[in-house]
Amino acid sequence: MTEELFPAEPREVAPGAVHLPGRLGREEQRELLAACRRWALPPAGLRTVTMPRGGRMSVRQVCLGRHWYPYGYARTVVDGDGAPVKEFPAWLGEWARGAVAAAYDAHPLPGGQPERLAYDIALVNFYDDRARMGMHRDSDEQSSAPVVSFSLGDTCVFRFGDAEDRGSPYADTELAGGDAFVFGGPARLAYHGVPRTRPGTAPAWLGLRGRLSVTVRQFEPS
Ligand SMILES: O=C(O)CCC(=O)C(=O)O
Ligand SMILES: [Fe+2]
Repeated sequence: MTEELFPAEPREVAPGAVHLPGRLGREEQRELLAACRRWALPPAGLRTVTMPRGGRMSVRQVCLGRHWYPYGYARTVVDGDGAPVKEFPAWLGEWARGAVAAAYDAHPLPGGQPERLAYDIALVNFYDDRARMGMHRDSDEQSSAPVVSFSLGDTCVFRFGDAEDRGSPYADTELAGGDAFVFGGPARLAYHGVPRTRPGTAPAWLGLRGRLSVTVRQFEPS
């Protein structure tokens, strides 16, 4: 599942936050990219998100399962073309559950492996060379299930703090294409963001210019 001769081991960035380098192999990365390209098409396709005070997010986004807008979830693209949100595919939930199991086998949570994970939503973010994402918490879900992100294309700097406040100490991790990152348990509501990507670092064989992230979440408690 990796480009390297010796795959890097899962690494705990903070309690409950685990980086899984090389989680997706080439075929899975190609498959996920092809799916992102289908999801990006209208209706309910890739859009620019406008924040309540009028600022625009520099990433472009498409949602699956439920539509995220600042700050809530809806069944339709309430701040866009109004179309019903695209379906969340079962296989993506399987991928997310697999990443959670791998992360917490390597770095157990105090309460053990999370049970009855029923992933049902995903946010796909497209980063061009200048896009970034400010520090924020993923707090619009009612479930405390771990969030799982999958990265494709350019490497990025992923900044991970704590749940206390936006300005707390943080750790920077380089997330490369094919990596996964799981944050649950004590890290579920930690502040995180993407201060920059590293343009031109996507592997040539993938055929993507820029970076995609697919963050998988569970909306309601199961
Ligand atoms: O692009 C990433 O890796 C992070 C995305 C993120 O934090 C989010 O979608 O809430
Ligand atoms: Fe987030």
